[in-house]
Amino acid sequence: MAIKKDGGLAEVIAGQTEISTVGKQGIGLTYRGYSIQDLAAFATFEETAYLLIHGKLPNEPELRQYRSKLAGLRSLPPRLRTILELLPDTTHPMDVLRTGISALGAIEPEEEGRTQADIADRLLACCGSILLYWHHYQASGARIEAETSSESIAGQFLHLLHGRRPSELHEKALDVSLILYAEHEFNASTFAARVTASTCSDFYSAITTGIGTLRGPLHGGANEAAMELIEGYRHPDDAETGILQMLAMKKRIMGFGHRVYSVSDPRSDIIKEWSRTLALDAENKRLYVISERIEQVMQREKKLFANLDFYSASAYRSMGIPTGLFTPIFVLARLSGWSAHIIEQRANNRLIRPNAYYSGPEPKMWLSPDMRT
Ligand SMILES: CC(=O)SCCNC(=O)CCNC(=O)[C@H](O)C(C)(C)COP(=O)(O)OP(=O)(O)OC[C@H]1O[C@@H](n2cnc3c(N)ncnc32)[C@H](O)[C@@H]1OP(=O)(O)O
Ligand SMILES: O=C([O-])CC(=O)C(=O)O
Repeated sequence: MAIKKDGGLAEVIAGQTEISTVGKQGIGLTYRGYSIQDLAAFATFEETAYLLIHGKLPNEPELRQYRSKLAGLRSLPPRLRTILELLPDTTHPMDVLRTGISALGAIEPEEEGRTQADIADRLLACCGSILLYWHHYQASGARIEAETSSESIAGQFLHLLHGRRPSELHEKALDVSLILYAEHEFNASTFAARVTASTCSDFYSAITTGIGTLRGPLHGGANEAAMELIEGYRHPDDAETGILQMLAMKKRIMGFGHRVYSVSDPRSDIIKEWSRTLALDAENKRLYVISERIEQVMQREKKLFANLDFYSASAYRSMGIPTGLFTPIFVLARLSGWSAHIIEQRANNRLIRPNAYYSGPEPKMWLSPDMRT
């Protein structure tokens, strides 16, 4: 049996999940039955993470308790701070997270008495601390404290980054972005995390697998690549010319297209609206206008639509977030989805090990070195 050259497991059903549905009819996204539109409009990221990890929306006391549990898990152990300080200042923030979370797995291993949800919550609560501790240390030598008065994970992230409480608008925008990035069925990083979990490896190993897989520009790294592209243009007309040239050279435009969605990414309209709102308030309004022009050109020339990564870029920049932290924010959000999938995989585990179609040589006769050409 031959497989299509472009394989990539496209359209292959590789397992079963109750966590989310991506584009069941070519459109749409739900987390445990709730539409992404409702979640983005009415939920907080903490409610969404609880929904994904615990399987149901929290009631009022559960939510209050959950938020306070997360707020109590932000600080970093001294050994982890030392490890972060030793990383070169040239380290990519995704490598900081991969290393930091791996180190946390050695310092606070998965062991008796800690549930899987406890580890997921700890990671959600301290992921921003790991990243921003390193960020400030490498920038100025400052050893920041992870405690702030901001209650939400989104607020805490912006507070640690900028050293002050964020505006309500920015906190809400980042919160919505975390909801949009939280979960997406069998995307590459989640599938990779499930493969690791299926070998009965530990929770942290499955998460670091996810981080490594998310980093590439065909997946999570696209939000950073999209920003670099957009920022390279001074005017929408330059952007149009530049994109047409790239397409003529058969280059990929990061932030467009999707493996599963064929018409549109339902998350893109939501983040686009936030990006537009944030731009009204931002110093640099040019990025949103240029993004819109690129979107129009891609639709007209290639019938390709913006995915979640594209307008996330301009939205993040309007909140003063440096490009290198874009994909790590995706990690922060996706920790909730990865955790839900690791828990689901473990609950009904069988080693994930597909077959390959062999396309190598027929059996050959062994030759000693002096007989080889
Ligand atoms: C949150 C997320 O992770 S969303 C995904 C983020 N990634 C990106 O934005 C990277 C840019 N996009 C892409 O590379 C692709 O659309 C992917 C990787 C997301 C999906 O890829 P696949 O389903 O494997 O599609 P595939 O790579 O086969 O592309 C099909 C055709 O569309 C073209 N195409 C797909 N995406 C793009 C793009 N962004 N720019 C230009 N052309 C594209 C391909 O060149 C190919 O054309 P061809 O048939 O003439 O060779
Ligand atoms: O589903 C995918 O292939 C990629 C994606 O959009 C995500 O992980 O959010």
